[in-house]
Amino acid sequence: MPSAVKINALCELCHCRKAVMRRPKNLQKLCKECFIHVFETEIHRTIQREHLFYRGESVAIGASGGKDSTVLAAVMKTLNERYDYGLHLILLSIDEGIVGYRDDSLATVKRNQSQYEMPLEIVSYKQLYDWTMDEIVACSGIKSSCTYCGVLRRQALDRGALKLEVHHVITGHNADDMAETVLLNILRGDTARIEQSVNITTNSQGSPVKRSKPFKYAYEKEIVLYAHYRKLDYFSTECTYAPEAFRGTARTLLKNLELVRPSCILDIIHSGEQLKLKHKRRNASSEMEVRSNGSVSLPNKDGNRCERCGYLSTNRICKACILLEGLEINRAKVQIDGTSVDGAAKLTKTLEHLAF
Ligand SMILES: Nc1ncnc2c1ncn2[C@@H]1O[C@H](COP(=O)(O)OP(=O)(O)OP(=O)(O)O)[C@@H](O)[C@H]1O
Repeated sequence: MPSAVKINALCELCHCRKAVMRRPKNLQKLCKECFIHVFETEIHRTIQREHLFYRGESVAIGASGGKDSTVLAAVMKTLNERYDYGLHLILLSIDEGIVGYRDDSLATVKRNQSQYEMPLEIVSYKQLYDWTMDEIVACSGIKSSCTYCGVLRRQALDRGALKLEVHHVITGHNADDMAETVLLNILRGDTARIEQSVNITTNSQGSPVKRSKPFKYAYEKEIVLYAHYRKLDYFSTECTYAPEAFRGTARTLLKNLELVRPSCILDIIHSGEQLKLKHKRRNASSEMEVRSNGSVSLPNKDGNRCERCGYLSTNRICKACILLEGLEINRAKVQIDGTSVDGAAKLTKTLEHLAF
């Protein structure tokens, strides 16, 4: 919650109202009204500078019911009206099938639907893949749950958007998420991913749906403060399946750095933006797929649809289908000999190191 400021200090922007907080980004003393206004204005400037939208565009907001995407929906509605962007905004939620977590957060999204007067589309893993995350974890263990969920959610957001005939999805990824990913990639030596991890707009290979992050420069603490001051209705419980362990370590490191030097979040993003690596020539081995039975499949030259599910993919079998294939094998083995096998977990590890 807001860090304490002297009770008699005046807001450094309006110079008339009492300051109630120190702004986490630059420690400016601000009143509530100026903070809300400056936060919204910075998002508007990012949107303008990066030419994120065009007039008349339909944009799906990836809505999880959590603080980031709830604030995103609130800010987008405000800016769309204030600056007359002319956007058609829709809430798009993915139901991963996590009982006691996603069902509760989807109830929040449904309330947001009427609070923000936006249409809502919900797409579930069960519908798309015939698996829920609870079933995946029961079959392959909790360790790889974030990898499965990340791959399946990316595709689910694309598929949900196409169902709505929308080609642009925005998500609530914020500056902390971006800096954390840069740190994580540096710590893992995964330099090839640094450049992409700081792009404000990205496209999955072969996908006609682009994804943007209007909160690229917004601090997580400020998002929480904004939600607090505007009394937004959001769901604040952590996912039942713990976040990937090493990402958690990078997060703690970032939070400790932020305590000493608040600007380090933006500085890390800036460093990521400046790190332009020489592009390696892609060779066949970097584009191959490893199937669950160990065989490899080379890139699809003749079309861009997955042979298995028919969804757009630059590889013959899309990454989601490769993961699901591993799960099916695991499920069969569990059913036959009743023992849990770590085949799916091994496959996940292999996939993590492949470029798709
Ligand atoms: N189930 C979902 N349905 C739709 N969009 C989602 C879903 N999960 C995540 N997203 C999108 O991806 C962004 C980042 O998700 P992440 O899981 O990192 O959650 P987070 O940082 O806790 O965000 P939030 O506070 O919005 O839940 C979210 O802000 C949201 O836009």
